[in-house]
Amino acid sequence: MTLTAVIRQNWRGFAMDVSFSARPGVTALFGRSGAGKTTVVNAVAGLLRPDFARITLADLVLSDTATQRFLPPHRRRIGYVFQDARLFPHLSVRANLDYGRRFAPRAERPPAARFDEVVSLLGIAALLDRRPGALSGGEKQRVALGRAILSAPRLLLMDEPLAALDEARKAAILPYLENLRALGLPILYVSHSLAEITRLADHVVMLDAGRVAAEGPAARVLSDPASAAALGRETGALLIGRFAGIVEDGLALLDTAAGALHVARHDLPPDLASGATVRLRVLASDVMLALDVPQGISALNVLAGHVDRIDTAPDGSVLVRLLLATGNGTDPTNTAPALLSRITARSLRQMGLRPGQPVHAILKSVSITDIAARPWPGMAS
Ligand SMILES: Nc1ncnc2c1ncn2[C@@H]1O[C@H](COP(=O)(O)OP(=O)(O)OP(=O)(O)O)[C@@H](O)[C@H]1O
Repeated sequence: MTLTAVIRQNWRGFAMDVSFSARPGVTALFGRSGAGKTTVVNAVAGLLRPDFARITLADLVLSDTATQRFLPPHRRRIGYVFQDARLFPHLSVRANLDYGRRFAPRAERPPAARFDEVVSLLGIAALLDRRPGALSGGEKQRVALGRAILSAPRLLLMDEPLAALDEARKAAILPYLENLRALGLPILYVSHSLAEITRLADHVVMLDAGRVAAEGPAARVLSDPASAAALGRETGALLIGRFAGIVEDGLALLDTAAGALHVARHDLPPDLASGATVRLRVLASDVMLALDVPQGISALNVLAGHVDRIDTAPDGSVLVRLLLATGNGTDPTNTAPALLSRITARSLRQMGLRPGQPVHAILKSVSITDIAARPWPGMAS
């Protein structure tokens, strides 16, 4: 099941023209405030009839301005989870969940056993008889997730589902969101938190001023110089690898397709199993370049590669994209591992960098702190 969307909308001072698709798994819709995320969500949900739209979910036409077809929101088979849980305050948790189930078409209504399964998946069995007013923010969001799943949706639409939660509650609910991947549905996940995207996204659609700045597998999009317009100082790359264990002096060893990396142990979950998939965001401003293998430096990670392309970032600095020589490690995405390095125009001149040139990337262990671990091995992207 795949969502495809072509949406054009003109408002005074804002023109949207986007085209993207979302396959089963988590597709993150990412962009700065005002980039157009809510406009896309509303068009997919059927809350907005854009100037032009062709939106389909597998064989189901949701909106098609060319043929004047427009499925009303309640017939779109979309499960929603918003920033605020929007539960019915006068109904118990059980009745809220049942409401989702009754919403499903009769032929596809989940059996009672499915109810128990979802309740256990989300850890909400103890809450069933309570009213939403007696739940914490994180508990409400889990119930809202359950209600969405039990409506037998063909698509899950999550609009900043964690934005209203504090860090501790976010951390508690993220594993449940990861588990949703097992449903095999497309999940459109709207967020402007790069940490959430790093952790959850299989695919990323990066929006910038109403346009798709970049789209594709998370590792590729988050390492694309075109993302600099949306990411600014957070521009960097996503590397994927596996946790290989703790070495004698206490550093954690990660096995990535670009070679072994050492990072500080405290930046990883304490109970991480060997072989767990790990994703690292490496900021472009944390990557130094050298033409030769550097000697006598404190940085522990030196990765060999070559210059792929050189761009000027919106702030005038230079972004060098490197493709790294692949080592023994495996990257489940099969995306060539890449890094971005932000340097000055003077360094570019002095080093005489040009595409194809072999270089070494230098990463300090202590600067790699944006690490997300999935506790199971081998998950795609
Ligand atoms: N009904 C409307 N009429 C006119 N302009 C609108 C309307 N809805 C949204 N816009 C404009 O469209 C642009 C995109 O808005 P949208 O809410 O889609 O952005 P967003 O990426 O979701 O932002 P945020 O992260 O702040 O929620 C903004 O410039 C907004 O002012």
